[in-house]
Amino acid sequence: MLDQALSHTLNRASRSARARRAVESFPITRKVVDRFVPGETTADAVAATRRLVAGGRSVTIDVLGEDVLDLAGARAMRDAYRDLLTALAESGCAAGADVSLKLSAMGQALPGGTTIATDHAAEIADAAAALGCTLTLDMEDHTTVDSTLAIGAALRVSYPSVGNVLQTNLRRTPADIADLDGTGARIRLVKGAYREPASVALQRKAEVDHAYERAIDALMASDCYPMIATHDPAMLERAVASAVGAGRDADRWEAQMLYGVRPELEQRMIDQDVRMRVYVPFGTDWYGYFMRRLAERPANVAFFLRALARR
Ligand SMILES: Cc1cc2nc3c(=O)[nH]c(=O)nc-3n(C[C@H](O)[C@H](O)[C@H](O)COP(=O)(O)OP(=O)(O)OC[C@H]3O[C@@H](n4cnc5c(N)ncnc54)[C@H](O)[C@@H]3O)c2cc1C
Repeated sequence: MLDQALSHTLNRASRSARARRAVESFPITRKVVDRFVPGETTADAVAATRRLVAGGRSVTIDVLGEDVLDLAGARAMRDAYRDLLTALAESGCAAGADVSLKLSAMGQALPGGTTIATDHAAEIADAAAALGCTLTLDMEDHTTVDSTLAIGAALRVSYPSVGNVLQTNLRRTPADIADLDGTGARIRLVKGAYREPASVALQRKAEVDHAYERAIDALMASDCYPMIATHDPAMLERAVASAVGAGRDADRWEAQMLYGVRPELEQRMIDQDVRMRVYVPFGTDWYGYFMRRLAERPANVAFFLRALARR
């Protein structure tokens, strides 16, 4: 109950400019952020990629930043992704890498935003495909789902490896999986990081978990490429069993985890021959991402406060 209230407060704070200024101004914050964000520069992201690849993981890299307010901001984000892809290629790390992007950072919410975001994402998909990389469109709050799925489908006409994300807290997700079956799309399955109203989303954790299990089975039985993105060992066990049940070889699905959350569980999955991809966020605009990670697990707040108290 207390955890739920704290999580709600942190989710609200993730959208508050005042809370942002306060959190960013704690000198210690940076040290705690380092657990979840390996750095602010492209070079930091490439260095983290090298370390992860050497440890048997692949990566999906996210340039932090969401909700750009003007066209110049959206173009700057597109350019940051192109620079990232160039840096990955120059360091010999491009093959097999994925980039994750939020369409809100590409201009989706601006007037005429669907076209602007689609064009920017297409330019990135084009640069990625030329280097042997793939692109996944992160999913944001429920008001953006129709547009994000439609943009994913439009991009797949020219770039079939563009992936979408589905959130099992949303009531619509079983129908979305049924719609995507037959497209062969790469689909990342998550529980959902955004606080959503009961009209569109399951509210109880047990319901979201149950929906996640059913969605794993549905994706494994489909012709999509399932990317099971969770730190929940029970869900990962279900995925392993479901893949076997569906006759899927180990190279026809993967597990994904966020950088720094459960490296020991990543290793356990690798030891079981599961393909493991780590989501690596980097950049100066880490506030919203960091606060959502705290909200997911209020124990992380204790970790943050302990670090503050040790100063
Ligand atoms: C690769 C990846 C990409 C994602 N992309 C999206 C996206 O596009 N859109 C979206 O809405 N959500 C996204 N998410 C976030 C997701 O929706 C969940 O909010 C998040 O993964 C927590 O849920 P869980 O499945 O890990 O399970 P939970 O039931 O929340 O957690 C299971 C266990 O994992 C550990 N754990 C979970 N979170 C944390 C944490 N922050 N810190 C420390 N330990 C933790 C705890 O031990 C917890 O008991 C993504 C997650 C991953 C792994």
